[in-house]
Amino acid sequence: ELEMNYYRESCPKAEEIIRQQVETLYYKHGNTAVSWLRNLFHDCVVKSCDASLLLETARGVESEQKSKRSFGMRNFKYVKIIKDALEKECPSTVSCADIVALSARDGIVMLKGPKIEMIKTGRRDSRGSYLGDVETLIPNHNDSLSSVISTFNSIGIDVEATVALLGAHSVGRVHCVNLVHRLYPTIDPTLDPSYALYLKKRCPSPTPDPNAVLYSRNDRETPMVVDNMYYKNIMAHKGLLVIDDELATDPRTAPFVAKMATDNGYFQEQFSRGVRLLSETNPLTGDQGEIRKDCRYVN
Ligand code: HEM
Ligand SMILES: [Ca+2]
Ligand SMILES: [Ca+2]
Repeated sequence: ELEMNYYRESCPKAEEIIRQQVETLYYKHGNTAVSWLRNLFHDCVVKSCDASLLLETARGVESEQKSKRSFGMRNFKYVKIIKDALEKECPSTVSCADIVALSARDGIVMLKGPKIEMIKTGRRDSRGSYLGDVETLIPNHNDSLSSVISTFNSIGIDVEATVALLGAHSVGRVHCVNLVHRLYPTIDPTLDPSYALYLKKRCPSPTPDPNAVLYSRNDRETPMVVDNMYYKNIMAHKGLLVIDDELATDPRTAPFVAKMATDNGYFQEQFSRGVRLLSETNPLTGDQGEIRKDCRYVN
C-alpha cells in the first residue's frame, strides 16, 4: 500500500530534495515543470505509475518514449539530476516512480497551480517497459470524448476529475503535426475563425516536417501557469485539440467546463483531486518491481 511520507525513516529528506531539484531545474529550464506534469499522465496511464516511461531503449527494453503518442515529450535527461541527488543522500531507496509523482506535484507549484500537500509514496519501479500498449492506452490527439472518458474511467477517474486534468493543457505546446488536420485543406468549423488564422500563421504548411519545431502554445494568455484559462479558451472555441471543443459542448462535460472557467478555486480543487487519483493508479508496492539506481535502465 502507498502511504503518506513513506520515506520518513528510510530517507527523511527525500521529498525536500526532490522539491529543491524541481525548483532549481525550473529556474534554469522553465519547461521542465511542464514535462513533469505530462510525464505523470504518460507514465500512470500505461499500466501503473511505475516509471516505465523513463526507461530508455537498452538491453532488451524498448522505450515507451519511442511511441508516436510520446511525440514532443522532452526533458527526460533532467530526471537524472533529481535521481542523482537522491542517490547521494540515500542510495537505492527512493523509486523513480515516486520521482515521477512528486516532481509532478512540485512542478505544478512552480507553474503557480494548486499546492497538493499530501501525495502518497512507496511506489516501486517496473522491470520493463510496455511500448506495445502505449498506443491503446494513451488517447490520440484526435480521439473522441467518449473514448477519453472511458480510458480515464477504466483507471478510476470520474468525468469531473477528467475535465479538470485536461486543464493541464493550460501550459505547454502542441506541434503543428498534431494540428494541421484542423486547418487544411479546410478550417475545422468548430474553431474560432480568427484563432484559426492565427494557427495557420503558426503552422503555414499542411505537411509540416515532423523534425521541425513548429508549434503553437496551448494557452496564449498564461502559457506557464496551471490555471483555468484553458476552460475560458475552449468555451471561446480556441482549443487546439479535437477533444477541446467536444469538452466545452458535450452535455456530459460542459457544465464542469463552465464552472471551472468561472471559478479557479473549484478548478484547482478538482485538478488536485485528479492528480492524486492519477498518481495512485495501480502502483507496484512491497516486493513487486525494484528500486532503480538509474531511472533510464532496469537494475
Ligand atoms: C484526452 C487526453 C489527452 C490527449 C489527447 C492529450 C494530447 C496531447 C497532445 C497531442 C499534446 C501535444 C504534443 C506535441 O505536439 O508536442 C499534449 C501536450 C501536453 N499534455 Fe496532453 N493530452 C491529454 C491529456 C493530458 C493530461 C491528463 C495531462 C496531465 C495531467 C496532459 C499534459 C500535457 C502537457 C503538460 C502537455 C505539454 C507538453 C510540453 O509542452 O512539453 N495531457 N497532450
Ligand atoms: Ca507506467
Ligand atoms: Ca494557463
